[in-house]
Amino acid sequence: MAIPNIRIPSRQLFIDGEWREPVKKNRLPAINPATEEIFGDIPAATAEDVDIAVKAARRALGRDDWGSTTGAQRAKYLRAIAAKVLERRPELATLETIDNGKPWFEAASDIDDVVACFEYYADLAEALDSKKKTEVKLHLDSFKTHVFREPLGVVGLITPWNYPLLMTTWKVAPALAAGCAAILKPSELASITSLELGEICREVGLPPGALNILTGLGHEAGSPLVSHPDVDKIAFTGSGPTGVKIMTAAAQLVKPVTLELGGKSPIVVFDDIHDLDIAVEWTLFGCFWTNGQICSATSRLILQETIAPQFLDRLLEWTKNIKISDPLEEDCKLGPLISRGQYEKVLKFISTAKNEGATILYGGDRPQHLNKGYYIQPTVITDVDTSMEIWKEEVFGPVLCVKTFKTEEEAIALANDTKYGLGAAILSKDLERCERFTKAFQSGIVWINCSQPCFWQPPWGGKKRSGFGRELGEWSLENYLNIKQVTQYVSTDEPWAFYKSPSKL
Ligand SMILES: NC(=O)C1=CN([C@@H]2O[C@H](COP(=O)(O)OP(=O)(O)OC[C@H]3O[C@@H](n4cnc5c(N)ncnc54)[C@H](O)[C@@H]3O)[C@@H](O)[C@H]2O)C=CC1
Ligand SMILES: C[N+](C)(C)CCCC(=O)O
Ligand code: NA
Repeated sequence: MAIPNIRIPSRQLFIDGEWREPVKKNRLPAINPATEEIFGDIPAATAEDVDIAVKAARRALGRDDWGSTTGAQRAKYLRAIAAKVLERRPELATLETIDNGKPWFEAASDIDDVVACFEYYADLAEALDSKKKTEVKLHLDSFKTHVFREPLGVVGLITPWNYPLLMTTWKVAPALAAGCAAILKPSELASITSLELGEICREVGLPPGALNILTGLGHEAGSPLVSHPDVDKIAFTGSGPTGVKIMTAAAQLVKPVTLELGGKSPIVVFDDIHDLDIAVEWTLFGCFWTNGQICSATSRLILQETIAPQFLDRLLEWTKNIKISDPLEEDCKLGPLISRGQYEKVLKFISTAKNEGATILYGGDRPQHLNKGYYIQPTVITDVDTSMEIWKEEVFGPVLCVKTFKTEEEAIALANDTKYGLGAAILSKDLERCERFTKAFQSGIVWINCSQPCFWQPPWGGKKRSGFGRELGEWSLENYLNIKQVTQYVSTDEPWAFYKSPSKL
């Protein structure tokens, strides 16, 4: 497919169904990480705008055109959004690539997932109508109890830059399906496509205030959203330190949060893999996809000693073959990192690993043929010790560290030797062994004979310091629903007879 030339839209904040200039009128540059050039700008919201958006969201919940909708009515909006996103697929993919730096074909496949996700939550919104009120059987006849599943209220959705429109959709689609009114705060490093979602919502006639989009800085726009007393819940995906700040602030108001934070996921490779090349490719994809900027990246390769030399030889051959280029080039497989800050951070991780005694087996630098843009070669690090930073900390870049093992016990111990617990992968022909690992892995996601594929129907989320709560599937809908117990006394002719009745006159 030809990559289209497109116009860069200039937007305001999306509040109450309209484009609205930020109260303080500030804007932030949008930077293309492949060229380091400013290609546009985004509005920068502050606490004043958050307050206006929260009020608009609250009004939407109080109005019939949003607050009294059935799931089936909301499904129509979600399907209309999906159709518009699909219509604009090539353009949205291009905007995503220019803003984020991921290869165009990855961006286009993200957009396909966005479409599927909106359609999937349209189905779940419809299904919700029959589950809205369910009876709970009691042991007494004098009472009847029902459980209502109703929208939780006004929700704040704070998202990262690695899958800009997709991470937005993971939160917006279920929130709207559930009937909440939402305020989205995308990452300041890649907000362009999330703002286009505002235009799409306007075009499909989503009732004003049902979705509000506030771009801006974390501390200026995200933080006031978290601590706003009229926001009922925060769903967050991003870094651990920001997750801690959000949970701390939300705790002051006893506000529920779901947190999808970082990871340092393992991929355990045994010598009985089905095929060397297939295993090598999954290992690379597990760590280098999306330029290595995935929270679930399997960035610790735990390799059985018996095949280590031949596996690593082949892995290097495959790695050398990865095309690093401008992400708009058609067969690009690795683009730049998101920002100068991230580029410097990843290079620092590599130099610290070197200083701590690890070996940079491949990569570790800017590719010679690209002198502009935040590019870093796919990097493979060996001679890694479990005390090293590179083994322990999330890099969020194309950096794979390798450790070998002899026994299964050793492999399990190494796999779980992390404060994180998002994903874990095992490659082996022996399915009983895969089952033992599935049980032993301290993670929310397990991949057997693959790494990273993600579908919208199963749950997604982690344990340990990777956070808690689950997104995607029907689990995500639960995040945005209030479970209300309603108990009715039906023996209305009979006194309750707890107190002594005063004598009748
Ligand atoms: N696990 C993941 O999915 C991600 C992990 N990261 C990691 O985090 C590091 C830092 O990247 P950032 O973009 O700064 O991530 P971040 O976690 O700070 O940003 C994520 C979102 O939170 C917002 N935010 C920041 N501070 C906030 C606050 N105090 N209150 C409310 N919202 C706030 C940001 O504006 C953005 O929308 C990266 O180097 C990477 O290692 C980054 C993005 C995604
Ligand atoms: C599943 N995937 C790779 C599309 C996104 C994972 C979420 C994240 O990295 O923040
Ligand atoms: Na950008």
